Amino acid sequence: MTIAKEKPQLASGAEEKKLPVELVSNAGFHVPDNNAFAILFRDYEANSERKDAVEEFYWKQHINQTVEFVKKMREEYGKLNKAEMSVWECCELLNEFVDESDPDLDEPQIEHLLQTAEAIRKDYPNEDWLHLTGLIHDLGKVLLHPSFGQLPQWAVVGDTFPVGCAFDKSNVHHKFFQENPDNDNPKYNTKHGIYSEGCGLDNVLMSWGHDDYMYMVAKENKTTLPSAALFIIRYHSFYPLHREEAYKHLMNEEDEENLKWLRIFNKYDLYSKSKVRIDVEKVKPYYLSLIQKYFPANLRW
Ligand SMILES: O[C@H]1[C@H](O)[C@@H](O)[C@H](O)[C@@H](O)[C@@H]1O
Ligand SMILES: [Fe+2]
Ligand SMILES: [Fe+2]
Repeated sequence: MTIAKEKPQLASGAEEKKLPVELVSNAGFHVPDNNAFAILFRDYEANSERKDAVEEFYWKQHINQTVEFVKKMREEYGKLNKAEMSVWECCELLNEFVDESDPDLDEPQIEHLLQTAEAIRKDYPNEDWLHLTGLIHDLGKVLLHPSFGQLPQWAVVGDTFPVGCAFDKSNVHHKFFQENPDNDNPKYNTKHGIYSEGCGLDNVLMSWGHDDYMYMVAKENKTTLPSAALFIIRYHSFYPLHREEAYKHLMNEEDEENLKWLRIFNKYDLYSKSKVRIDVEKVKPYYLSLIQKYFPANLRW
């Protein structure tokens, strides 16, 4: 990895390809009843060993993610002047991080990337773009790394939600939003807030974290991945939308199409989490070939 010293030029938007949505059978995928801690997946109330840390995480996230904060982060990280490295180098960096927001997994993040990608590959052998999406969807968690400003966990992981409009009840630990300054701001605390009906998610400011950052990185480095892949990367933590059906009034038609793929993806992202480790060296050549197909050798981060 080389840390960039000069401010690089911003590349213009990558070309986003459309994909037909045909829902290939995925009957083979076994959705486990319980996670590795013997409780239901995404059970934020269950008394598991991760409960208190996860709750504290959401308290910090909900009080600090404001319109002002998100704008500041987008501007700073949109410069992509933190590092230059390949996609695989970034996967390896994630070896050292555990996600504090996750009630279902306490393994290093590289395990989760490979578990997700391999589970998708099994059921969708021909959709290589989706395998690669699985591998890279959480790479934005590199924001936790010292070279990237070592952002606190609340600014990197956890479910995401729009800022600039009322916080929906379906957000995990919704109660903590009471202490968010935007919650008392009449410009921001109505159903539509600063947005209009059907404005499209592209026009919505999402809480800042690994989703939006990785979307920027992929797009600005001109990936040839299809638009569904970019949508998955950008909104995979937006559980209030893709699981709870909240905030749908902000979507446009294109979002509706892409959401179908996100829902497929989510099953693998969530339920592949386990203590069974993937043999990195064995699968590495396959993923390197996909990275070469869809990305330049070196990316600006
Ligand atoms: O705790 C999880 C985290 O592990 C994921 O990477 C993120 O996408 C989720 O939405 C979040 O809640
Ligand atoms: Fe994620
Ligand atoms: Fe994930």
